[in-house]
Amino acid sequence: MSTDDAKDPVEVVAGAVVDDLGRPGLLLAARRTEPPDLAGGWELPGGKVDPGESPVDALHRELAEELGVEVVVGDLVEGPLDRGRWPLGTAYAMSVFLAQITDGVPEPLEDHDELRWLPADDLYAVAWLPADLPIVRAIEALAADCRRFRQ
Ligand SMILES: Nc1nc2c([nH]c(=O)n2[C@H]2C[C@H](O)[C@@H](COP(=O)(O)OP(=O)(O)OP(=O)(O)O)O2)c(=O)[nH]1
Repeated sequence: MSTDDAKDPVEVVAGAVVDDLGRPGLLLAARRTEPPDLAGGWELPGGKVDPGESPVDALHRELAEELGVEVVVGDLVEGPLDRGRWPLGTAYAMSVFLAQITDGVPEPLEDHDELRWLPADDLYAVAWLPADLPIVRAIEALAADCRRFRQ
């Protein structure tokens, strides 16, 4: 076995950016421009966590760089890996947090060429990257729970 096989997955973080953390009705999706094999696929905005950076700090940095917004970070959308992360193939593991914009209007400044706010009843209107589909299902369940609790 080469040493590469035993490597820890690269740490990634993404935001499930919703209109209202207390009562999520809309989810922000972003269309990737790079690399060619992922371009055109829709994802949750975010990116790689820098060495020594916490996932939450990386999320604030990535959303500022990519979308030009400040956010308040909410609950972790729990995935099946350690620390509640989600697998992106075998090379990456991604933490996903709910988030709500507190400042700025999101624009596709970097890495994306289009953004869409998807209503809760139409979350699959875009071609999500394959690894994102189970995550979107978990976000859908979490958002439905939030709305139920608030009724
Ligand atoms: N950000 C993000 N990346 C995702 C998602 N789904 C998915 O498969 N990926 C993949 C694409 C990339 O291979 C990897 C994340 O890297 P990235 O390209 O977003 O990170 P970055 O902005 O720091 O990239 P870079 O400048 O270092 O290239 O995870 C997702 O929902 N959000």
